[in-house]
Amino acid sequence: MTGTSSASQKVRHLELGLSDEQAIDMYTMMVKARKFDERMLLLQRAGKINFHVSGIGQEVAQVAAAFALDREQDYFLPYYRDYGFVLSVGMTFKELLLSVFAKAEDPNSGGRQMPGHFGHKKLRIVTGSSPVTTQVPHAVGIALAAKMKKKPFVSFVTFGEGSSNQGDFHEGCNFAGVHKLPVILMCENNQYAISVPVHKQLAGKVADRAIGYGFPGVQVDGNDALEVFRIVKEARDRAVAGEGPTLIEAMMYRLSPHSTSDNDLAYRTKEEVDEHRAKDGIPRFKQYLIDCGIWSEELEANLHASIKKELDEATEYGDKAPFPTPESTMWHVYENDAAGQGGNR
Ligand SMILES: Cc1ncc(C[n+]2csc(CCOP(=O)(O)OP(=O)(O)O)c2C)c(N)n1
Repeated sequence: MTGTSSASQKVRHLELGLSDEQAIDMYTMMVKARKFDERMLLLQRAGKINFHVSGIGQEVAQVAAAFALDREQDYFLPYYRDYGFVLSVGMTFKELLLSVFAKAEDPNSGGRQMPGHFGHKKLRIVTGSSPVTTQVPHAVGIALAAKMKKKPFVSFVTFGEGSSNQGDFHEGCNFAGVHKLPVILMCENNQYAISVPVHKQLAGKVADRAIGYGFPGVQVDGNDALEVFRIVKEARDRAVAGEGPTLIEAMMYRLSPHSTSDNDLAYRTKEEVDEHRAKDGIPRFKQYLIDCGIWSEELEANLHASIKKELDEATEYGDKAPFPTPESTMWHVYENDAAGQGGNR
C-alpha cells in the first residue's frame, strides 16, 4: 500500500478507539474460530463427533461485533455459526469441545444441548432453540428487562437472512421498535438458507425492513472487520442512550456446506465458492495489520502453533471427559432439582 490511502488506512483501528493490541486480539479470535471450525470438520469426518455446523466465512463480522460490545455486562444470543463471537466473549476451546463431545462438564447443558447451541450463564450467553429465530424475541425480552430495570446493558442477537423471514423476527422487531428497546439485531447474510439462494428468499434488503419498525437498518460488508466494529459500536451507543434498536445486515458468504450432513455442490458450483473464498475477510485483516507494521509472518506462525496446541489439548480433554450420568437427566432443565444441582451452573 502506498501514499495517502496507506496513511489513513493505517490509523483506522486507532481512530475507532481500538489499540494495536486489541486489533491483534481481534485477528487472533478470527484465526482461532477458523481453526476450531476446521478441526470440528475433521473430527466429524473421523467419526469422533456426530455433527458440525460450520461458521467458515462468517468469523470476521462475528469477532468485530463482539469487540464493539460490552463484554462485561451485555447479553448475547448468538446463533449456531457464531464460534468467532462466543470465543471473543470468553468461551474457551475446552468448553466448546466438552459441548461437541456431549460431555457432562459442558457448562451449557451438561452435554445435552445440540452442537452450536451455545450457552454460558457466567458470560451471559443465552442458549438457543433449534427452530430458527426463536432467539430474536428472547433478545427483545432481555432488552425490555434492561429498560425496566434501568440497567446500561444491551442485548445482541444474530441470525441468518433466511431466519429474517420468520414471524419471530418481525414480532421481535415490532415490539423492540415500539418500546425503543436496547437491542442490536445482526443478520449474518451468508447468501444461503441451506440450499435456497438469497434471491429466492428476499426481494429486498434485510436492513430496509427496519424502516417499517421505526428504527435504523444498515447494511455492511461483513468481511470488513473495522467497519462492522464501527457500526455495532454506534448501535450500542444508541441503545444505551435510550434511542432504541438497530438492525445490521452483515454481508458475507457461507464458504462451507450448511452442515456436515449437506452436500452443497448439489445446489452451487465450486467456482462460485472459490470466487467468494478469494474475498475472505481473515487474510484481508491480516494484510491490514501487516500494513500497519504490527503483524508479521513470524507472529502468524507462532499464533498457528499456539492455537494448534490449545486445540489439541482441548480435543483430548473433551474426548476423554466422562459422559453425563442417567441420574443427571433433569439437571439443566429446572432452576433447582431434587439433587440440588440447579439448572444454570
Ligand atoms: C423454524 C425452522 N424452520 C426450519 C428449520 C430448518 N433449518 C435449520 S437451519 C435452516 C436455514 C436457516 O437459514 P439462515 O437463517 O439463512 O441461516 P444460515 O443457516 O444460512 O446461517 C433451516 C431452514 C429450523 N431449524 N427451524
